[in-house]
Amino acid sequence: MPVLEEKKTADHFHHIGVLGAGSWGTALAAVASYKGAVTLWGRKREIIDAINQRHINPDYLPDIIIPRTIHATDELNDLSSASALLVAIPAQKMRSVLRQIPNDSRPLILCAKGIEAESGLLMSQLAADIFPHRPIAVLSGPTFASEVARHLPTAVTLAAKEKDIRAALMQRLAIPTFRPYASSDVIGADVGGAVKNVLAIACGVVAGAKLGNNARAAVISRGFAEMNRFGIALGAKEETLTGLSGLGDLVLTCSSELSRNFTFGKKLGEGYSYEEQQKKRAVTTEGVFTAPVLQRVANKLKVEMPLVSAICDLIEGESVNSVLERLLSRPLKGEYSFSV
Ligand SMILES: NC(=O)c1ccc[n+]([C@@H]2O[C@H](COP(=O)([O-])OP(=O)(O)OC[C@H]3O[C@@H](n4cnc5c(N)ncnc54)[C@H](O)[C@@H]3O)[C@@H](O)[C@H]2O)c1
Ligand SMILES: O=P(O)(O)OC[C@H](O)CO
Repeated sequence: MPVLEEKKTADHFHHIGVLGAGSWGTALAAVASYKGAVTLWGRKREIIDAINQRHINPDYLPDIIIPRTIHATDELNDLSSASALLVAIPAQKMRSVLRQIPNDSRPLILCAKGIEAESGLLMSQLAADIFPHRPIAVLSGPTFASEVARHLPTAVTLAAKEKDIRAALMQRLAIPTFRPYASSDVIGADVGGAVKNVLAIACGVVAGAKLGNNARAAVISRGFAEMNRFGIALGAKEETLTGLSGLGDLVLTCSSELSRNFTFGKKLGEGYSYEEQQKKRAVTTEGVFTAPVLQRVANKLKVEMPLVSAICDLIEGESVNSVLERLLSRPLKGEYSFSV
């Protein structure tokens, strides 16, 4: 007898688990609590208590009132009755957290933006490495957590290979101010989020070193060409890279001081070294960790990413003037595949 696959519906995902009680995990929990139950897991007891008792997250979103229906916990076992898991853990910590959750068939919706430094894997590749048979989705797009948590409107890409899971998750997570668009291109959605963080550092450098508005637009445009080349080499679709998770998020992060990556770059451009900033910064700045591994993977794929390399050089301590001179004195070339 053929086994009938159960068709997933939004109701099936009534109870959502969220891993990571930082700014993005908390904002996503607020979104997911609109239509159903949410359990939010974090590792810091004082934050868990503050969310459950005072309905605030004092360290990460201090000005936001968190919906009372959200239950926070520091016990991973408390996520056992959730039917899908949103994962909002920094990329470099993703593997250690995924290794602690059971290997079952509940979909993972990956919400981190980065590449694992050691393996060179995108988040969806890393998750598939640990759970080869599990449905993996990527949620990515222009989403400052502080705006999402205040229910200011935005739209995101929700990418998953399995059509019924994708459709059900979209219905479950869509609220009047948070509009997911479906895609099957998991790699494309992953690439956009990871690469835009590095390019946002570049735009921050432009602002900090006062290189002008023209320079910023040129970095966004040429940076997008790099994102495109890298994505295509990994099998991403061009339409995903020009969508919310690619160009959409690139434009957002390259033009706002709300971005931690942009702000880090701005300080670099003002002359504060990586080391000086590390002493003071407690916030997650994914592009700093993604830049060198992105450069490594791109070199392996023979994909040219001069702006990404420039950011690596700046992080290693080279001056803005010297990096800029090298970038601008490269041989003249055609735009995209056009040959001079
Ligand atoms: N904040 C945003 O606006 C936003 C929006 C979209 C995507 N993202 C992405 O979401 C991911 C998480 O970023 P964030 O903004 O929430 O960072 P954050 O700095 O606000 O919070 C990070 C959270 O991860 C937890 N954490 C760190 N190491 C951990 C470990 N080993 N085990 C368990 N928990 C650990 C911290 O305790 C904290 O709760 C990043 O990849 C980021 O690019 C962030
Ligand atoms: O603060 P950033 O630079 O990590 O950006 C946050 C989000 O990724 C914006 O979409």
